[in-house]
Amino acid sequence: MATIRRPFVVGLTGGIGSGKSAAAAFFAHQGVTVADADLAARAVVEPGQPSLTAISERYGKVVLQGDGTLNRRALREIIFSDPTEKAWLESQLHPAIRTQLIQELHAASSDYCLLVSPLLLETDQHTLTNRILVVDCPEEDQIYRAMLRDTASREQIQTIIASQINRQERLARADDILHNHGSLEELQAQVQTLHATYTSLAKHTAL
Ligand SMILES: CC(C)(COP(=O)(O)OP(=O)(O)OC[C@H]1O[C@@H](n2cnc3c(N)ncnc32)[C@H](O)[C@@H]1O)[C@@H](O)C(=O)NCCC(=O)NCCS
Ligand SMILES: Nc1ncnc2c1ncn2[C@@H]1O[C@H](COP(=O)(O)OP(=O)(O)OP(=O)(O)O)[C@@H](O)[C@H]1O
Repeated sequence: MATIRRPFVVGLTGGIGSGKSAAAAFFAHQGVTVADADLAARAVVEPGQPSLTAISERYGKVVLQGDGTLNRRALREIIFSDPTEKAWLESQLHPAIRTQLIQELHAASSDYCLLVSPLLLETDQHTLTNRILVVDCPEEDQIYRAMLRDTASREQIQTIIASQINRQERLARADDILHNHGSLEELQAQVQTLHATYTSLAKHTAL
């Protein structure tokens, strides 16, 4: 009988703009399989997916672009200004995101794999992991980086930060921490050290 391989999973989380994607890219460079919740969240709202139909039925054409794809900026404005709508969207998307992540983790080929998610601790996604890695930086860095990347206002980024688990609580749940207050080179060096640790842990952990 075929056995289902259970991978050793490191959950990587952090607030908006903290450096999850940057850190994940360094792990990927070491050959680590990465399952990314933000990418899964995009896949489940591709044209033709039931979630996109549900979203457009609820909000109308304003959330669609001319080519039928999701207008992400418009949906962001709606959900981060109304907690009821945010809860509705999450109830639509999170089960499908979880299913997609599980599929990706089971297809992993590396010694261990990474589950990257901004909402790892806020949702049940952390139950898919063996260890929690938090990427951390001061809130001012998060705001600056996210404003530059998303061309969003300071107020909108602050609202998103306030909707996520707070920094102290997140850090208290970490097994390991990446300190991302310095340069990308400093982040990469920390990733290399942890990569050696996780490779060894994965080999010596019975799952
Ligand atoms: C609202 C949407 C369309 C905005 O899209 P946009 O391209 O502007 O942002 P993107 O998806 O790249 O997310 C950027 C960051 O916003 C934050 N964020 C996104 N969704 C949420 C949420 N539900 N709660 C708190 N923070 C969130 C995260 O830090 C995330 O990394 C999109 O974020 C979305 O569909 N969110 C709901 C799905 C979800 O919860 N995704 C998070 C991964 S589980
Ligand atoms: N140490 C750093 N020095 C300079 N720029 C950085 C550093 N870390 C991250 N950045 C940049 O800041 C921006 C946000 O980083 P990144 O996208 O990795 O954050 P994230 O945690 O994945 O954010 P989100 O939750 O919004 O997806 C990116 O443009 C990234 O290149």
